[in-house]
Amino acid sequence: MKVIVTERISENGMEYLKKHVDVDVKLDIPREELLKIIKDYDAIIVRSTTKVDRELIQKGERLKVIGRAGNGVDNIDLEAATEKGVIVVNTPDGNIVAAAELTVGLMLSIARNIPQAHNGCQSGDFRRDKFKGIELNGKTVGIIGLGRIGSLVAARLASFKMRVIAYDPYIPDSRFEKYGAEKVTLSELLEQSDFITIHTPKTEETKGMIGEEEFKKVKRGVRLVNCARGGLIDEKALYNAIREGIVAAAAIDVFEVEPLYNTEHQEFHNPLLELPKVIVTPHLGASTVEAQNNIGISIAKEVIGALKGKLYGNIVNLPEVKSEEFLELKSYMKLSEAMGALYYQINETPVKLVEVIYKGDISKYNTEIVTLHALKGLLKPALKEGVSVVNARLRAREMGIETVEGRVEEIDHYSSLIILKITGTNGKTVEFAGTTYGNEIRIVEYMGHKVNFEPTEYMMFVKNKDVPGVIGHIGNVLGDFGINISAMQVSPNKSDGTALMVVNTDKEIPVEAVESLNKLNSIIKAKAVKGLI
Ligand SMILES: NC(=O)C1=CN([C@@H]2O[C@H](COP(=O)(O)OP(=O)(O)OC[C@H]3O[C@@H](n4cnc5c(N)ncnc54)[C@H](O)[C@@H]3O)[C@@H](O)[C@H]2O)C=CC1
Ligand SMILES: O=C(O)CCC(=O)C(=O)O
Repeated sequence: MKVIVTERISENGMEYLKKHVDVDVKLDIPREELLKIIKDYDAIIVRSTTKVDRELIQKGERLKVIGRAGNGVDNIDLEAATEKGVIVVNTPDGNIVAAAELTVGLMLSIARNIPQAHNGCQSGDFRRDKFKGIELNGKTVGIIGLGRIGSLVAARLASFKMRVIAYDPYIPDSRFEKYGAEKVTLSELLEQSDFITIHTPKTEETKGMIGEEEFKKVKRGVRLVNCARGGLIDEKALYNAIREGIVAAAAIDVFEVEPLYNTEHQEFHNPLLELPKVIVTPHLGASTVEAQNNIGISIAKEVIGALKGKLYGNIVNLPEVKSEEFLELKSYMKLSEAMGALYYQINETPVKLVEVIYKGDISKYNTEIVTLHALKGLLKPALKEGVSVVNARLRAREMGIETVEGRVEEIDHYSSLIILKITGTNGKTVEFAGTTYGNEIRIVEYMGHKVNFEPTEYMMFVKNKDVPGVIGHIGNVLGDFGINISAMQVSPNKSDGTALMVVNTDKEIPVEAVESLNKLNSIIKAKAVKGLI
């Protein structure tokens, strides 16, 4: 496995990577060059500068994992990654304290003109009259986005005896209460705040969310901090608001256009730099020894884990599954994938509906990941390597397949059961059900037959007349092809005189063997199946 690292991560992270995979570090790699070589890598690790866009992802023929050493994933095209089945991992918690502390530092800096005063002293001017500031004590701070960082900022600013108000339409009231923040609308926040700090991700909705219109609503003399993402505060509108005296000061760590981190000689230009009331830092929010150590090792572990098929942790484009939950669900994932993989090997009708019903104990879990495995199994015969759990739902939707999950707590006989109902475009529904015993998986219902078999790599399903001698015929034919039967089960259907025979073998069953069996009078239909697990 080969991993390319395009932005600096900590030594401990690098050491971990090198222990597990081949690593190439290309810190100053020009984009054109990266586009050429990305095909050779299984994973790429970036910070916030490398643009992992659709073009790069598509050229990554072997690409399985994109690691974002940090928090925001706005430099990664998640849609393109998901479509291609590439897992995106990040380290959302590693730098939140660092970003929250920088926010508070910047807020104090613009309250007390610290950078400007420092510059004055350094140029020999010790006068303090022009640097008279204001106190945080008793002022109102408006926090936009009360997530991981916003809430840390709220807690810290409360200790400065500030009144904390917050706008975040996506969180429950309990979160406002927990962090001692008054819940307000965006307009109320703009109208009441002496300081505003923004901590949202950059999305279509949040881009420019403080712009010309919002500056019409703010208190004259408001001070702003943006330590989240460039462009959340529209830079042109901010420039004008400062020139017009609406905004007294601003501290900006992140910009609409940022130069590459790694290049030695970089030029940073931005009209905001002309304004003495604006102080800036070079996207420094995550740059502490502690944060970088946390992030370096975490991203290395996340990427290696994802490359090895670990589907929990900080995966951005998969449902959140906790590690304990993952272990509980692991055999169910295997089971649902095996049941899904059966369909197209024994049916030709295209699918229009997949229903996954969880009964018993399993119905209490977040089973989305199990459903994704059922879809992956179903689509694999059609899409081969083009489907993974990451893009299975999307691929199914594109193929016109609707997916429905159901849950029922009551259950007989088993502690948990997964029922997979697949309805074809002809309206006919095929049903499988399965359960687990510890790590072992068992299919207990196969298209109306009560069975109890372990899905294995090579199998055959035979519908036959329930007459003597059939087992012997099957054994003889497979024996002629040098194939050993490792397990066999018969499920008779008394009402129509047929039986289902489930055969597990040690090798792939060749087409010719299946054809020979299908010529026998006693056999209605034999189908070989492979790759269920
Ligand atoms: N300057 C730097 O070096 C760093 C910057 N960041 C950035 O900080 C930002 C916040 O990070 P986290 O707190 O970890 O994110 P988070 O995901 O924990 O919290 C974001 C919050 O914003 C809220 N939100 C989303 N859309 C909103 C809207 N339209 N209006 C109001 N609230 C909205 C969400 O509900 C959520 O509570 C991100 O943009 C991240 O990329 C993070 C680390 C370092
Ligand atoms: O890698 C960095 O230093 C940027 C950190 C950042 O912006 C983030 O984690 O969202």
